[in-house]
Formats: sequence, C-alpha cells, structure tokens
Amino acid sequence: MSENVTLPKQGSSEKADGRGEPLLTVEGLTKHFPIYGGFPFKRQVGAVKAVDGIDLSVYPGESLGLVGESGCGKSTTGRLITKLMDATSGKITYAGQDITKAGRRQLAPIRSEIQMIFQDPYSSLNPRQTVGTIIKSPMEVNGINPPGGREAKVRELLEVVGLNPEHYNRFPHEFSGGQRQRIGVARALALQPKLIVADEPVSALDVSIQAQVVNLLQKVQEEMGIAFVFIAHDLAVVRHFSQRVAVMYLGKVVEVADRESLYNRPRHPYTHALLSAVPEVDVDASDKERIRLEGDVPSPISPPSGCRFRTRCWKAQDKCATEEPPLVQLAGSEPGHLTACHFPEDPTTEAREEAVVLDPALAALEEALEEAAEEASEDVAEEASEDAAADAAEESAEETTEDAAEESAEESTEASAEDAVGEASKGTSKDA
Ligand SMILES: Nc1ncnc2c1ncn2[C@@H]1O[C@H](COP(=O)(O)OP(=O)(O)OP(=O)(O)O)[C@@H](O)[C@H]1O
Repeated sequence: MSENVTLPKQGSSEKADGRGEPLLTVEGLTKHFPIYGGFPFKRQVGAVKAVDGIDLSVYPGESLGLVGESGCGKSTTGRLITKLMDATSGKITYAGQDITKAGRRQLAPIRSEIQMIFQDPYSSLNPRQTVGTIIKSPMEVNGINPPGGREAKVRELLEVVGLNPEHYNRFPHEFSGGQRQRIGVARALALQPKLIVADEPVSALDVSIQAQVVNLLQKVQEEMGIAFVFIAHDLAVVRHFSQRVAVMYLGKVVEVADRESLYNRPRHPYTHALLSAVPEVDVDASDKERIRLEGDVPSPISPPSGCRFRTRCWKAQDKCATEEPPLVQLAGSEPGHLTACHFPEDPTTEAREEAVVLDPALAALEEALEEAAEEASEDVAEEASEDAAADAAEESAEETTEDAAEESAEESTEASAEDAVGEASKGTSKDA
C-alpha cells in the first residue's frame, strides 16, 4: 500500500487548504518523564514516553479535538501547549514566535492569551476563595483593569457562562459540578484568551449536564472567536464541537482530519475502532462497524517498535513492526486528512462482514464461552429429549396400565355380571 503515501508533513498540506497561518504549531514535540532507580545511587533507568514526536497546528478561532484512550498523552500535550510544563524536545510556535524555551518575561504576554480548563471542577477551584476572587485573580496577576472595574467584569462573565451575577460572593462548595465548571470557564475567559485548552472539561460531570457545558463552550468559541484544543477520550463528545480532530495513540498522532472526513472516511484502524465505540442512536445498527477495542494501551515506557498500534491491529503485517508509518495524506484522502498507517482502511465506515476483536485473549475467551454455551445447549437438548422420552414412556406405561386395568375391570365387571346373571338364572330356575 506504499503507493498510497503521497504528501509529507501536516503543516504544509494544511496551509494549502486555505486556512492561513496557524495560531499555534507544534513540531516533533516530545515529553519523556525520566524513571530513576538503583541503589545506593539513583540513576535514570528509563523514561515514560508520554508524548513522542507530534506535529499539530491550531488555527485562529477553530476547535481542534484531541482524542485517544487514557494514557496516550493528551493531557501532557495540553500542558506542553499551555507551557505548564517544558518539552523534552521539539518546537512550539505561537503567533509566529518560537516559545519552546521562552522564559518568564517572554511568556508573560502569551500566558494571558493561552488558558486552560481542567477536567475536575471540584479540585481546580480554591475552596477558600469566593467565586469573585477566583475569576478576578487572573486579572490581578496580569495587571488588567477592564473598563468599569474588575468586579463589574466578573459579574459580566458570570452572566456569560449562565450563572447568577449575584452569586459573586459565594464559595465553590455552594455550586453543583456543572456550575463549578462554568466558573472554570469564566476564569479562563477573564483574560480574553485567543486559545483555550480544555482538558476533558465534561468527563467528570453527569451525562445530563455534559451537553449544557459543551454547548456553553461552543457558544464561547463561536461568539468570541476563541480557538480551542478540546481534549476527550472518545469521539462522541468532540463530534459536535470540533471542526478538526486529531487522534492520538501512545504518544503519537495517528490521524488528523476535518470532522466530516474523519467521521465519514477514517483511514486509520484505530480511528475505526474508536468510531465503532461511539453510540449512534440514529444509525441503523447493521450499518455500524463491529470493532470492540479491548485490552490496554501498551506501556509508554517501552512502546512497540514500528507502528505502535500494531499489537492491537487486525491488519498488522511484518512491515508494521520494522517501519514507523509517517503521518501523511494517503491516496483517496482529502487535503488536510493525514494518516500514519502502512495498511490503511478504505475511506468508508461501511459494516464489516465479520466482527473484529482487537484483543486476541478476548477472542479466545469469547470462543471458549461460545463453545461452552453450545455444549451446554446440546446437553440441555439431550436432557430434554431424554426427559421427553422418559415422559412418553411413563405416559404410555400409565396408559397401558390404565387400559389394562380398565379392560380387566370391565372384564371382571362383565364376568361378575355374567356370574350374577348366571347365579340369578340359576336361582330363578331353582325357584321355578
Ligand atoms: N508527571 C508525570 N510523571 C511520570 N509519568 C507521567 C506524568 N504525567 C503523565 N505521565 C504518564 O504519561 C502518560 C500519558 O499521560 P497523560 O495524562 O498525558 O495521558 P492522557 O491521554 O491524558 O490520559 P488520561 O485521559 O488518563 O489523563 C501516562 O502513561 C502517564 O502515566
């Protein structure tokens, strides 16, 4: 399938797409967390390769979804982008400036433009501060004095995120989970950012509240023109929110495309697997792929060679173990749709003839269970037929006994009647 590979590097193909200059670009970004061991002197014995060479771009005002299973490096990527953490290597460019190694002073003006919304609305707000103080403090730290004063701005922000401005003096514990996440959104908006990294902003919330918070973020993104990196572990949440989606697996971006192309014509087997897990109420079940993504993501300390997904992939061949597939535009994919796979799927989501189960252990277990179920049903059938035969035999035996008894009773009645008649006639004759 090597004839599929046609275009290099993500950035160049995206620019050709007419989107203009990206707001943020990361190239070859890596984050390795060192592991220390040994006695008595500790030394580095390995590293968790949380993010291992990713290329991504975020354009002004767009929402980019970053999706993948737990542990694939999404949160680390978010923290690297927001400069909450330094990268091991690679390059981060924001608004044309290389900020990879930027110090405090160079970062100061940028810090207010890039904000983060965290996953857990319960632990991300200081419980001892009032809502007013929480939302106001980024303005204080950055010396921002909005017209009308900070308090007026906070009240305005509370209204924007759907909270009562009168609750300015309340504490976080007086709010529900959804409301706390709204406070987190208001805090992120306080500095009029250009980019917000939202790290699983709804996954800690009740399902009924999730849609409300996603709608709020969507409103903020559209009305204020803020670019979003929306981190989620499945494709369902980002589906209605993100114009473009990047799929991550074990520290790598394996596929990136605009929403329509990714959901309707995914090429990477992992994307197919993630999509088959998206609940689709309006789609006929027969039209859906039946791939169950089972088993864990391998350890990021020693990821598989070549393609990292190969250990769970149903299409893997020898080449996948030796050559790492580059993230490129494949033949049949649209411009900007990039995939890292040697043996990509056809650009369609039509149903497979057979179910694909990604975990061989699970497949073996399912087979064993099926066999056991078959055996059990055979036994049941056998028992049932034995029972039926026994019942039939009993019934016929009963019938025969009954018939025989009836017959003998009839016979004996007849005989006794005859006898009686005989006796009577004898008596009559005697009397006579
Ligand atoms: N500070 C750290 N030190 C060591 N390892 C870390 C650190 N932070 C994250 N990791 C590891 O890096 C890998 C990627 O973690 P990360 O949190 O980025 O993944 P994720 O895709 O966001 O997962 P989740 O959805 O569970 O948060 C994981 O194996 C994690 O254990």
